Amino acid sequence: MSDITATKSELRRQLRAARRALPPATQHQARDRLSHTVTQLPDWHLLQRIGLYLAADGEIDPSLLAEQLLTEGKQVYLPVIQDDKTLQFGRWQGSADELIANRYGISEPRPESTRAATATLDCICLPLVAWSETGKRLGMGGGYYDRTLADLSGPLRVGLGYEMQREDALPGDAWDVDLDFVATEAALYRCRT
Ligand SMILES: Nc1nc2c(c(=O)[nH]1)N(C=O)[C@@H](CNc1ccc(C(=O)N[C@@H](CCC(=O)O)C(=O)O)cc1)CN2
Ligand SMILES: Nc1ncnc2c1ncn2[C@@H]1O[C@H](COP(=O)(O)OP(=O)(O)OP(=O)(O)O)[C@@H](O)[C@H]1O
Repeated sequence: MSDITATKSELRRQLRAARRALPPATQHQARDRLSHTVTQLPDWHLLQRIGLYLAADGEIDPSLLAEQLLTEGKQVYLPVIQDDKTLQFGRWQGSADELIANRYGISEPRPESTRAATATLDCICLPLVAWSETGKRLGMGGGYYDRTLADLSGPLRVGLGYEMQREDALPGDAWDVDLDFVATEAALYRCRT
């Protein structure tokens, strides 16, 4: 195992435990505030096709945001894991019937759901374990988002996370994709590289 891989694993272990330990009231308040900070993205009202995720493992919860987008008539897509460890994005219209649990126990759109070519999404909101103001992201370790977004310049990449997940510096590998913005419960950050 490389030093970077070992450092990433240790950081993942600590921060995953820390976010799972947040009191439910804190998590709910963050969920409510997140829908304000994300909508401060430039030209937010012009974004029509948006990739979100369903919160797992203590992740900051974009469900209120999803509700808002669906009410406004926008298209919401969720990640569907593939055998080659990439993601497809499946349309979600807000009902549990459209979903089925994947091998990690995370609900995702059923196989028959409409898929969007990833490059045609206007914005992808990425779950994360840790983030930095320079736009570095540490994920759950599957490399799904990194593989899917490598060589793809279209969709705006917006990490969603708690303030407590911010790190001054993150161990980086060459394949890690950088974030354009990070939205937390407190603010929207434009990442400079
Ligand atoms: N909410 C959410 N959905 C998502 C992601 C995510 O990070 N968050 N993903 C982002 O990529 C993909 C799923 N990636 C995941 C990668 C690792 C684990 C995980 O818990 N791994 C276990 C090992 C379990 C096993 O291998 O069976 C672990 O680390 O303990 C979960 C999801 C697609 N959907
Ligand atoms: N573009 C890529 N091509 C091939 N392999 C990749 C690519 N990106 C990542 N990987 C592989 O995926 C594995 C996990 O990468 P990493 O630890 O950076 O995941 P992560 O960003 O935390 O996960 P995720 O994106 O799923 O949230 C690494 O072993 C790496 O070799």
